Amino acid sequence: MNNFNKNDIVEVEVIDLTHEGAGVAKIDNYPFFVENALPGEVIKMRVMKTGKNFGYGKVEEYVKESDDRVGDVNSQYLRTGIADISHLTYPAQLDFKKKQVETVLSKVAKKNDIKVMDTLGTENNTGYRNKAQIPVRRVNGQTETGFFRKNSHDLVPVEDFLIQDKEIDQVVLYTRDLLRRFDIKPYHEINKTGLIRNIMVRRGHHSGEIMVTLITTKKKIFRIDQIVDALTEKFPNIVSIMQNVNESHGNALFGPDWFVLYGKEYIEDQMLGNTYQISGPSFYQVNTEMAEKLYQKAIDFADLKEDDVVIDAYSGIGSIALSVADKVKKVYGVETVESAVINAGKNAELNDIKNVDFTVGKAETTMARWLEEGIEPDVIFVDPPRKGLDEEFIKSATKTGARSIVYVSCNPSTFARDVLRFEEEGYKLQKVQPVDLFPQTHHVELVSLFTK
Ligand SMILES: C[S@@+](CC[C@H](N)C(=O)[O-])C[C@H]1O[C@@H](n2cnc3c(N)ncnc32)[C@H](O)[C@@H]1O
Repeated sequence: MNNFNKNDIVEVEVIDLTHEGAGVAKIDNYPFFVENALPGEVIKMRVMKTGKNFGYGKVEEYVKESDDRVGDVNSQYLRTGIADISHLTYPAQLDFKKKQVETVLSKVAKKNDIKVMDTLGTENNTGYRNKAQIPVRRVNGQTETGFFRKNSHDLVPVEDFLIQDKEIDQVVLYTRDLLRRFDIKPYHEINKTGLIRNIMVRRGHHSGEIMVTLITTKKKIFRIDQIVDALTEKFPNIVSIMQNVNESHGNALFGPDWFVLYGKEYIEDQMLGNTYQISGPSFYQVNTEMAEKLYQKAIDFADLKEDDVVIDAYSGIGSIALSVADKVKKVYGVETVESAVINAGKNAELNDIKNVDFTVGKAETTMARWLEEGIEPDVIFVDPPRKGLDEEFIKSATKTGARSIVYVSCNPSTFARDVLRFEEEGYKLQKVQPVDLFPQTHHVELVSLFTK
């Protein structure tokens, strides 16, 4: 029941964190969500907004602070979601992620008997991102790069992104300065005017190679040659400058057309000893050090044998398939994004790997086709996007009778839903290992093992 008025000040204890890292305080069972408030803290809270079932509050004063609080947190990181749990100490972040997985497995999959291992963490919990996708907008008459305030498209100018590779921050800022100098107009979402929408920068963690992509509303960029010269002179490790034209006015980052403005259409990087070509639209895990640990765990869970036939579903540029190829007889990969499949084929060649076969297609239809063709996998790796696995995929994959299914997930909720579906088809979840690919943020990654 809501008996509160806007701007009321109440003293409350914070009892929990939402999966997105907001504090939860309850008064007479009515919950308030409060930014920058941690469990165990007592706060004087200003009531900001109330609805039928819940409200929002703001901390006015900390009466008692949590031992898990980091002092001097930059509120921009919380407000924009760039680093929405950076006010938690790192060990507490790892516990928070383990608890997320346990909670969702218990609530959604009704599984209380699964041992969720401690989250695998890293000492490099800032400056780890190898990719930035930065919106460009006009703020107070000036071209700015930054991040949108949560649940809005209001750009907050940001210069230090905390979790991005420092050289990526420098490239973004220098590109912003060039856009200012050459008066390239930023996109205006309401008026639908302006040219430059976003800057994407990727930097190979091991190779240092950089790709800059300018995402624009039209093809023609005034004085682009001068921009390219200035960028490549300042950052000699830029090996690729791309342009993506996105004429739509929706939220999709990319349009269909990519153009090379300078150098190659890909960067190269290394993971677990293999070299990869990665082009603009292809998926590449943003935290290379932890992705290598994740793939290594996936390999350990699979307990591969020399004669195994393996499927890597949702294979991207082939990172899992190529990491296991030398341990098994044959690997089949499937992926929807054509450029990623082209990268995967090239990556097999680059690393002299011959026992892999990559297909462009949907995992669900391709898995059904492989089943009909009589391909009999011993182990299936799945690494789907946030929406998890398609039901048809689970039906076909389980019908193959594979010995093990290793599921890599970036969304515990859809993972928990899929646990139930696998169990219906006779596969039991054996173990779950959260791996911290996204330190300082609420995002959780995990790897798990199912056996028949
Ligand atoms: C989380 S990424 C994993 C990629 C790769 N395993 C890696 O670690 O780099 C998920 C991939 O699934 C692809 N994808 C999305 N929907 C798909 C579908 N229905 N069938 C096959 N691939 C899909 C995406 O393009 C993306 O490359």
